[in-house]
Parts: sequence; C-alpha cells; structure tokens
Amino acid sequence: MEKLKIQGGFTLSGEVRVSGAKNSAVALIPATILAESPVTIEGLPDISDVQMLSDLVEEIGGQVTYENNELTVDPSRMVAMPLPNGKVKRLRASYYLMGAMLGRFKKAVVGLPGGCHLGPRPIDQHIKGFEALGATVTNEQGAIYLRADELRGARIYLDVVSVGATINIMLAAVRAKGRTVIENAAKEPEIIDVATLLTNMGARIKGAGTDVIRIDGVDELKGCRHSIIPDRIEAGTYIIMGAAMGKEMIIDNVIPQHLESVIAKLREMGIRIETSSDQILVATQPSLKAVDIKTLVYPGFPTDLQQPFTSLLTRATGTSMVTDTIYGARFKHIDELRRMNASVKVEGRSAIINGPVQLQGARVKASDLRAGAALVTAGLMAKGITELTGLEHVDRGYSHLVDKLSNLGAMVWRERMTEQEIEQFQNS
Ligand SMILES: CC(=O)N[C@H]1[C@@H](OP(=O)(O)OP(=O)(O)OC[C@H]2O[C@@H](n3ccc(=O)[nH]c3=O)[C@H](O)[C@@H]2O)O[C@H](CO)[C@@H](O)[C@@H]1O
Ligand SMILES: C=C(OP(=O)(O)O)C(=O)O
Repeated sequence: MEKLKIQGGFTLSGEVRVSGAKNSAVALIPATILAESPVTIEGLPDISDVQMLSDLVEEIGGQVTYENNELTVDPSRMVAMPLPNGKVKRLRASYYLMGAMLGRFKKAVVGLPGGCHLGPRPIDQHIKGFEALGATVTNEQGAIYLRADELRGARIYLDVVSVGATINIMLAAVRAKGRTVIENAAKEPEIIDVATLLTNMGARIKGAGTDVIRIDGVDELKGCRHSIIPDRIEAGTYIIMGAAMGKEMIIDNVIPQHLESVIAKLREMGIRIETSSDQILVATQPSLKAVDIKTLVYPGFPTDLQQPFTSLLTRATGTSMVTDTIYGARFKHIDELRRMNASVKVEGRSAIINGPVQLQGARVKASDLRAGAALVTAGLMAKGITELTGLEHVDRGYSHLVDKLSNLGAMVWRERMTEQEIEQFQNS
C-alpha cells in the first residue's frame, strides 16, 4: 500500500496532456461485447477502472490485448458468464456489463456495482429501461439477473437524468427489435462518444447529446476502431490546480466547450484563462474572488469537479457556497480539508467556505476519487507536507498523476506505507 506525499507551495508551469475520458472508457469497453468481430479503442487512460473492465471482459471469454493505451477486444468467443461478485464490486461502471450482455446474449447476471460512495446511488432507471425493452429483472443476493426472450424497442422516459441509465439502455436497445426512444436522456459528451462507437459498429442512433435519443435496433454489430475523447474531468482538475498554483500553465488535449461552466466560474473568480481549439492556458492571480457554485447535469457545473473546486475556494476572499444538486452527500473531503486549516462547514447539500486561508500540510485520507483530487489540490497549495492515503480511489481516475504533476514543477511522490500506517489507515 502506498501514500502520496506533497510538499506544497511550488508554482505549476509548463504543459500537461490530458488522457482519455474515464467515463467514456468504462462504457466503451463493455460496448465491445456487442460486436461480432474485434473492436479497437485508442487513447485509453492508464487507470484501474480500465484495467478492471478489461479483466471482466476477459473473464467472459473476450480476447484482450492492451498496448500503448490501445485496447483490442475480440468478442467472438464471449459467453454470458455470470459475474455476481469480485471485480464488479470495485467500480461503478460494471453496471454497463448489464446492458451490453443483455443486448448481445439476452441474459446477464451482474453484481451490484461499487464506485465512489457519494450517498445513495440507485440503478432503478437502468432497470426500468431494461424492463421496458422486455427483460425480466430480479435482484438476488446483491446480483442483478436479467433475461429476455426477445428485446423490443420501447419509449422510455427517465424520471431522473442519469448518465449511466442513458448509456446502459442504449447498449441494450441497439440490439432490440424496432425503435427505442429515450426521453429526458442525459447529454454528457461521454454519451456522444459511446454512441459514436456504437454507430461505427453499425448501430443506428440519432440524438445522442440531446435529451431525446432514438435508436433503431439492428441484427448484428461489427468491429471497428475508435478514438476516445479527452477526459473533461481530469482536464478540469488540472485547470483548478493551475488556477490555484499555476503560472501560465497549459492543459493540452482538451475540448474547451466541455468545460464552459467551469471556465466561466474561474473567470468570475478573476483567474486568467485563454482557450484555443484543444488547449487551455490558466494563470492564477494574487487575489481571488469568492463565488457560488451549483452542480447540475451537463452542460451545468459537473459534480465531479465540485470537490477540487472547494479546495481552490479556500484561497478566495469572502464566503463561497458549493451546492451539489446531484449528490447531496458528496462532502466527505470537507473534514479532511478542515484538518488542513480550511474554514468550511457543511449545511445540507452545501459547503460554505470562508477565505482566504493558508492551508497547512496534514495527514489526510481520500474517501473517494474526487475527494482525492480535492486533497491533492489542497496539498499543492498548503504550507509543508501533506500525506494522502486512500490512493486506490485516486488511481481509479487519474492516469500518471505523479508524473504529470512533477512535470509541472510540483514536489510530489509516492511512498510505501509502513505496517503501522496500514493498520492505522484500516482502522480509520
Ligand atoms: C461511470 C460514470 O460515468 N460515472 C459518472 C456518472 O455516474 P452515474 O451514472 O452513477 O450517475 P447518474 O447520472 O446515473 O446519477 C445522477 C443522479 O441520478 C440518480 N439516479 C441515477 C440512476 C438511477 O437509476 N436512479 C437515480 O436516482 C443518482 O443517485 C444521482 O443523484 O454520472 C455522474 C453524474 O454526472 C458522475 O458523478 C459520475 O462520475
Ligand atoms: C463518481 C465518479 O466515478 P464513479 O461513478 O465511477 O464512481 C467520478 O468519476 O467522480
């Protein structure tokens, strides 16, 4: 087990290249199950969620090769092997195995997913969608059993705008008979990316990226090559780090339109930001203004960036409020920020931050992926050394974090934890 150490206070400059999008990758890999011949995905991030999903695809008989961030899956010998336990519990996106296996085999057994603990994360809308397509769905001892004699297109109105349900229904519906219409669909860029792959495989999908998606089912899908979109959340994390500590820092391989809500807020704080077609330049300023943030579905401010943004707001003058309308309990990082001298309190779905304060290095623990990103951001800003544990969360979503930050001039490194530290960590 390792911990991350950060000696804070160093200016960040130079260029950082963003990796492929985690939330696309974790859907694109299960989507390969639907093809009859090999699918290649280029530009995948080196993160544990990708490793986990390619292992799961291998477990059901996929032949997987992975080299230079390029994954090829030959799905021709796959079978509908039950996956009730094990790796499926270690990430959220294992739920996409349900839609993909249901589409291809008309049956699946997949354990309930894991992922970040952000309060309740039900999958009722996924199940409602599968049932509308004609599947029988039961929950038996923590695993979802799906079976259908035949999948038939249907009109599905999502009661909650859900990224996961939108993609999962799309994965099953591409192999249903007739037309499926998903209403009140999520509009995140990752949904367009998955629809692009499926379309290249031969699927007929219209409207991905809008709130009505129409899918005409086909009898067969073939292999193809697909290049993944850049990770807007990883990019946003580096922009926030640059807003805190950057001197003309450049974020490369980014689609600035994916981050308009974040860029607008940073400009409101007084941060200098310049955008070009695939790069963003960010430079901090001596004094930053407090702002309020409310997370919303895309294109609103992403919930996945509210935690690192909270760390940045400790430097702003005045009172800021961060309200998470997607996950009302996504505030486990706040206690840790307090250990670092932040003046933050949580009231209901909001965190209230008073600044500016000088953060101090401390021993802190990442309770989830973006809590980790928040604490790394805080560590970069802090006086002294910050020690971060819980790196298994961070490794789910940040490719080569230490190398990328070191190249920007940060003083950051990983160290093996002692037996005593591991015991303390496990008991905390
Ligand atoms: C692997 C992946 O892509 N993860 C992202 C995905 O998670 P995920 O797909 O889990 O998030 P959803 O968009 O489904 O969830 C949005 C909201 O809807 C609720 N809900 C969702 C489904 C459902 O069946 N019933 C229900 O009530 C959730 O509890 C949440 O409050 O979108 C989230 C919201 O942008 C991001 O934080 C995650 O990084
Ligand atoms: C919540 C997240 O991931 P997951 O849905 O995979 O847990 C995230 O990426 O911030």
